[in-house]
Amino acid sequence: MLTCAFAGQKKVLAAYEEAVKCGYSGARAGRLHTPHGVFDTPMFMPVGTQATVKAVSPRELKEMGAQIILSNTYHLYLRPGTELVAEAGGLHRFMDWDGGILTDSGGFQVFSLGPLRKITEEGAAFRSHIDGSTQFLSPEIAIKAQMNLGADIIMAFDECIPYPAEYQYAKLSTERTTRWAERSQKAHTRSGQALFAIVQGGMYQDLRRVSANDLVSLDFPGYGIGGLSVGEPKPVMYEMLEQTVPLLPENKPRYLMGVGTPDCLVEAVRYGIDMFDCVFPTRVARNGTAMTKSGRLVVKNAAYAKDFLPIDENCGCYACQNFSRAYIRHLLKADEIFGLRLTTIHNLYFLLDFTKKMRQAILEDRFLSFREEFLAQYCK
Ligand SMILES: CNc1nc2cc3c(=O)[nH]c(N)nc3c(CCc3ccccc3)c2[nH]1
Ligand SMILES: [Zn+2]
Repeated sequence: MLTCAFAGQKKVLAAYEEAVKCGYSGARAGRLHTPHGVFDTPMFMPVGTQATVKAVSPRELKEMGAQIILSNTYHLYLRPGTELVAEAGGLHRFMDWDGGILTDSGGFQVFSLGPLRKITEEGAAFRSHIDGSTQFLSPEIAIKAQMNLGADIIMAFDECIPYPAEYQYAKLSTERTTRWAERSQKAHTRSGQALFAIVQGGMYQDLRRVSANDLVSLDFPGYGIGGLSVGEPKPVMYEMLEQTVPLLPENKPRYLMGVGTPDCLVEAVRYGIDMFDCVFPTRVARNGTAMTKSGRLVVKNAAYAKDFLPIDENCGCYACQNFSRAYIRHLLKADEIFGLRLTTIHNLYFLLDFTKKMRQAILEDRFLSFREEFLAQYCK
C-alpha cells in the first residue's frame, strides 16, 4: 500500500509559521512508500510514454537519480497492447526498470491525441492516432489496462476539461469525472498498487473545491491535480492550486499533472505539491535546447560553434562532465543521435537535481529564500 510520511513536518510547520508573515508556504518534504522502493518528494518524474524515456536507458535514468518514471496507458493499450505487456511480466520487466512506475489512465491522451471523439456517461469513443481504428475507453477498461501494466501508482479515468470551457460544461464534466473515479475504485482490485483520483473543475474555484471535496470523501491514497497546464495563464493555474491543495489530506501525496518548467515547479511546491511530470525536458532536448538555472540555452545556435565549455560548468551530468557545447552543437547539426541523447540527459538531470535542491531547502527551513534566489536568476 502506498503510504506517505512527510518528514520534517515540524520543521515545515516552523517554516510555515515563519512564512505566514511573508506569504504562504505549504512546501513539504515527503517520502513515498511503494512496492518498488521509498522515494523522496518533491520529485520530478521523467515521462516514458511508450515504455521508454526517449533516448536514455534505464541504467542512465538510475544514474541521474530518477525514482519514478511515467508511462501512458493510452499508447500502450493501442500498441503493443496491455495484455502482451502482462504476458511479458508487466511493465517493470518489459522495460527493465526496477524503480517506481506511474501510468496515466488515458483520459488526457484520448482528448488531446485521438481525432474527434464522443464522450458519454459510459466512457470515451475515439479513433486511434496509429491506424484510425475506432476505440473505446471507460473507467473499467482503463483500470484493467493499468492492472495489466502493473505500475506502482495508477490514475483514475477522468476527463481533462479543455481550456477555455463554459462553466456549465466544466460542471457536468467534473461531476462525471467524480462518478468515473468511483467506478475506477470499484474496478481496481490489484492490492499493493495505489489508485490516485484526479481533481478537475476547469478554471472555476467553486468547481475545484467541489471536485476536491467529493474525491477526498471517496478516500484515495493520493490525488492528481488535473485540468491544468492546458494553455491557461500561470496566475490562473496558481489560483486553482490555492483553492485545491488545502482541501487535500496533508498526509497524502499530491501530483500536479503536466507541470512543468522550473518556475512553475518552485511555485507549485510552495503550494504543497509533491510530484511533477513534464515532457518538456525531453521534448525541447530533441530540438537542441538545454535547460539551465538562468533559462534556456539553444546549444544548436551558431554562437556556440567554438564554445568549448560544457552546457553548465556546475552540472554533474554525463554531458556536462565530458563534452563541450561545440561538440554537442556539432552532433545536433549533423543529426547525430548522440547529440539528442546528451541534451536529453542534461535536461532530465537538471530537473531531477532541481527537485532534490528544493527538498534540501525545505528540510533546512530555507525554501522561501531558495525560491526567491531561483526566480531572480531564472528567466522564463
Ligand atoms: C501537459 N499538461 C498536462 N495537463 C494534464 C492534465 C491531465 C489530466 O487532467 N488528466 C490526466 N489523466 N492526465 C493529464 C495530463 C497527462 C499527464 C501524463 C503525461 C504522460 C504520462 C503520464 C501522465 C496532463 N498533462
Ligand atoms: Zn548537465
